[in-house]
Amino acid sequence: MLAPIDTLQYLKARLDEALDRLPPTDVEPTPEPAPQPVCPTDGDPAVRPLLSLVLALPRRPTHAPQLDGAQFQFAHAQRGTLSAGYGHAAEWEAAGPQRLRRLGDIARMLRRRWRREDPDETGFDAFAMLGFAASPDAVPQIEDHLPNAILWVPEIGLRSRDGEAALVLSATLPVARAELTARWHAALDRLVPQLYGPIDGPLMPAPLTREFAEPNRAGWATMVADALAEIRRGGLDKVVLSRRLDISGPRHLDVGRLLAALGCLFPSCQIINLRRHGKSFVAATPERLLSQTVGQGMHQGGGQVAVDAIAGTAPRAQTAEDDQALARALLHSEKNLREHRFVIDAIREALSGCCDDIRSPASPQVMQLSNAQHLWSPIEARARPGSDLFRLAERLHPTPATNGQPRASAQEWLRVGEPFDRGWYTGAAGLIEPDLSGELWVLLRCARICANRAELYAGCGIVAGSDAAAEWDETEAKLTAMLSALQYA
Ligand SMILES: C=C(O[C@H]1C=CC=C(C(=O)O)[C@@H]1O)C(=O)O
Repeated sequence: MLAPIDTLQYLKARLDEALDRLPPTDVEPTPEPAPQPVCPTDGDPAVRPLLSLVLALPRRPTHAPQLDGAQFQFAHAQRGTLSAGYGHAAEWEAAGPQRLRRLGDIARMLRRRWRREDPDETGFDAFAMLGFAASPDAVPQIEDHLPNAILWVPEIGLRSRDGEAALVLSATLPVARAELTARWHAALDRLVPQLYGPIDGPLMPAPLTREFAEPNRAGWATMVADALAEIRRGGLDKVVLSRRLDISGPRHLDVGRLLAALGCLFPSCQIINLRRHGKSFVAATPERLLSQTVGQGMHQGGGQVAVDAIAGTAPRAQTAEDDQALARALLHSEKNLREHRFVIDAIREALSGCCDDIRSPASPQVMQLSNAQHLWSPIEARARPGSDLFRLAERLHPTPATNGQPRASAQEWLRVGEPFDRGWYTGAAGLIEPDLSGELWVLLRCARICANRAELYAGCGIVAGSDAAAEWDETEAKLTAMLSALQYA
């Protein structure tokens, strides 16, 4: 087995060898012809050609290290998948109602200009991160670390699945060979020695102080009563109200330790970290907005689509018998099934414009997490050609699991009635493959973290029959997901 320093030397030699075999990188390559007409873009999105080089890692890394600078991470313990990105090869930001259309246009152009080389035949491909805030109109605060929406190709990516792992080095072209070699050697120097270190174990749990809550309990009761009144008037069928909780701890909150703790506590969730400008947005989410897998030879979308409908929640109990009783009650709760049905119907409706063969189970199953159990219906469909991840996401987001029904009325209700801007809470993030398929996760059970402070968010669906006190308790249970892990950070 290679020691980390040998691994670094091995990868650098492998990189040099691969670069020697590449055609010149300092001339503008001719883009591949478009298989179909490219969608019109508004203005010049400045999509320069990209080169990505995949290098097999001789050993699977123990974790995605936390380095200085911008980075993202998606880890799923039960699936055994880990993807991370460090630095920027290219990135594009967008905001406003057309944000996903604009980033999709860019990705479609990029697809024809993205040269990927996999000399080790790893089977891994290059990737980009797509993420966006809850609302297309949210204007990020000056000090905020995330823009409204972003498509981000990292300079160095890490991908690991099925016991195999690879690095993906990316750069825009043209670039002089000597400069490219120097840049990628420096990227390997930064990352590789950290890949095989021990994972920081948890520290003693530290007490967290609740600094600020919005709304407070009385404000919550008023918000729920107002929502129920609007539901009675017929303006809404469902609306998802949320809370913000600010906490501080006695020590700097270490994001590496936090991610490790979340991975242990929530092995069936996607553990996400989006870090820019020294701040992290961390989530441990059970909810996939969508995944799209495209078979070989399929152009411009198509393929299989999977969406999670998750809504309707019960607590966990101390004993297995009580837990099962709660799960059974959840499966037969008229109010929770109704809350869940709105989500299924809206997803089916959204998919019907771009998919065929839409299949949802006759009744939901229960998804158990360590802090709550949810009604869950996995929905599947076949995407029509031309329906790529951007177009699907645009139709699906936000579902009534995080917004409400009807969509526009719920959005307007929340814009006026919610006392804070959600930022990226209930937005989505995930990985995009160069063929524009990929997977996006709804940003739930999350926190913005800076130094020893964190802002947490949690919400729950309000329908006719909801009870303000029970819904408050449900948000407390949802906040527990992050609070319990933060103690160990
Ligand atoms: C809005 C949240 O949860 C959603 C997802 C699952 C179950 C939910 C519920 O039962 O209310 C919510 O719709 C949140 O965790 O902040």
